[in-house]
Amino acid sequence: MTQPDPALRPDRLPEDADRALRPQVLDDFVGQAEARANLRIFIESARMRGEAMDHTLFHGPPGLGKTTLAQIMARELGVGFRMTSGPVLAKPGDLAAILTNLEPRDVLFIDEIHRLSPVVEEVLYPAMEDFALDLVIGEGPAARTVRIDLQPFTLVGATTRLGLLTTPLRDRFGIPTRLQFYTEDELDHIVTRGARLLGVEPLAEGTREIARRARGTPRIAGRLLRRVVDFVTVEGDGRLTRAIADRALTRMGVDNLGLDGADRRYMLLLAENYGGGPVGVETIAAALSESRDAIEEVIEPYLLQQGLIQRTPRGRMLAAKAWRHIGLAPPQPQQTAQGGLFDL
Ligand SMILES: Nc1ncnc2c1ncn2[C@@H]1O[C@H](COP(=O)(O)OP(=O)(O)OP(=O)(O)O)[C@@H](O)[C@H]1O
Ligand SMILES: [Mg+2]
Repeated sequence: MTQPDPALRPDRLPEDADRALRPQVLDDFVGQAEARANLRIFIESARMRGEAMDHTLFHGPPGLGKTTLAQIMARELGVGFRMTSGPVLAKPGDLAAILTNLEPRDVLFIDEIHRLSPVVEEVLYPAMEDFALDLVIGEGPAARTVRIDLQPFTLVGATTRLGLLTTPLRDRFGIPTRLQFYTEDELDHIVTRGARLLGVEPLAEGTREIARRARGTPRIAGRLLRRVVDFVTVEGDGRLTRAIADRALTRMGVDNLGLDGADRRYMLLLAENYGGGPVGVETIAAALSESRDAIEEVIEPYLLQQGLIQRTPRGRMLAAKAWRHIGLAPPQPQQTAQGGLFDL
């Protein structure tokens, strides 16, 4: 079985290839209109009051701009930006060291915050609530707790899995913000800007073709754009035309709905092996040799949003649109009454 091209998945590559395209200020950040409008107010208010902005949680599928927004927040607040991630913070001391080194009103960004270990998470509670650290000194009966004051700071958490956050942690974020998939128009805007940054002339039909097939995700739009720019450079005349975009995307295995090999394997599995479902996610993960996380975080959100699959209590089911897309006929409803269509 061929593995999908990793460049087409919205999950991160080791070195973030999107850097040149990453917007630096809120005005350059396209889409997420509601979140953006709210953030603008909260940032402005924190600036005017000279206070640390309230703790903010970004959640939503990979590649929609959580890290980008966190960086933009720090820049717009005019404060420092410190970045770490849940799995990196192994011991309470790791987090304590970062917290005690923050400057007043700094933004501390914790990526994959759902993967914090419980003992590290304990350190965060008083830090978020009272800007304080409770250190335990000594052991046994002689142990006592010493409280250390911290500078006021803004914690920005990011997660692709809101459901895995503990309630006490989730409740400590004053500004929970869900990021949505982008519309075609928004992605078109992003692709057009990116094309100019990469030195090709964006034609409306060309950028639209990329936008349509970017799975609602700016990170994917950026990656597709780079590959299309390669084709424009080698085979074209410096203009991003629809024909070149289509040729490049088709060559990369991205179909006209923007689905790639992994998406199609998922849908074919449900159709051919399970008559369209319902199938449990563990079964799907095992059959596709993918982790359950990858299925739930990367593949399914977009298929759900497109109405290609449904989640039911008994598992995943293929929707009529998916059957049409893969070119197979859905199973006929069971005819149980006598005289059914296929009774022989
Ligand atoms: N609104 C936007 N406008 C333009 N480009 C964007 C926008 N949002 C994201 N991008 C681009 O998409 C890339 C991925 O965004 P980002 O790294 O912020 O996603 P993320 O939500 O943090 O993903 P992950 O969950 O994998 O950490 C960025 O490098 C940037 O180039
Ligand atoms: Mg990120």
